[in-house]
Amino acid sequence: MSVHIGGKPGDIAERVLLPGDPMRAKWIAETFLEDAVCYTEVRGMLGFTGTWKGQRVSVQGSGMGMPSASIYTHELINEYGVKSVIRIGSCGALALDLNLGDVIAAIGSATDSNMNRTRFDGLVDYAPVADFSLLRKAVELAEAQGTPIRVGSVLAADGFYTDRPDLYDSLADYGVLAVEMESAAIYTIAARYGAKALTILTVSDHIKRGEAMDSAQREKGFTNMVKIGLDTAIA
Ligand SMILES: O=P(O)(O)O[C@H]1O[C@H](CO)[C@@H](O)[C@H]1O
Ligand SMILES: O=c1cc[nH]c(=O)[nH]1
Repeated sequence: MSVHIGGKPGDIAERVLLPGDPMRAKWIAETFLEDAVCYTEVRGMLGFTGTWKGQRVSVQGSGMGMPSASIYTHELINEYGVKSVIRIGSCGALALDLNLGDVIAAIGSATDSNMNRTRFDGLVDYAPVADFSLLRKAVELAEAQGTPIRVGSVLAADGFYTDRPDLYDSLADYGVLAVEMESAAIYTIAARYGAKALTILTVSDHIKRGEAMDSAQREKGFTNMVKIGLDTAIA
């Protein structure tokens, strides 16, 4: 057991899908994995291990925001020997040519978080990036599945609600596709401890257009993302 995960050593696969929502972890385990076993219920942040296409995969809720995602990423890598983490999350689109249900792979993650400013004494703006081998596999597998995937940068924001929509406009001007809340921390911690990380997102909301998914679109869009994530994890 680690401080925040109830599994024993060996209970967790070397490849882990990391949705923010623990109920999404449960849905993935029940819908996609064979022989899924729940290894942790600590704090209700559910984690499961099963098989996908005959290979062992885990799916672990990481919570909302970078402090929470940092804890799970750190413990998975350092206490359970996890080698690759693939975040599968929802996001709010900024780019006008993105639509609800579209799938994004985050090649890089800008952030308004202070976590890396603290790490580097405010002297360096560290650039959190995806592992290229995972990113390349995800793009290839998405194309093989017939799911268009948009590769670009995202904003990992500390807040879900913002008083500064003007900053989102500026970021969109610089090519930032969408906003979510964890990728920068996951990329940074994976890099620090020698693991691979990727973030795949489904557009659940359009921030500029004020649109939000209905439940049917949410399910279909998330299914495509989860299959890309699982196939990438075992590739
Ligand atoms: O759907 P998940 O993975 O939780 O991701 C997004 O949704 C949450 C906000 O609603 C934040 O965690 C954000 O990053
Ligand atoms: O607008 C959104 C939608 C999902 N997740 C976010 O962080 N923001």
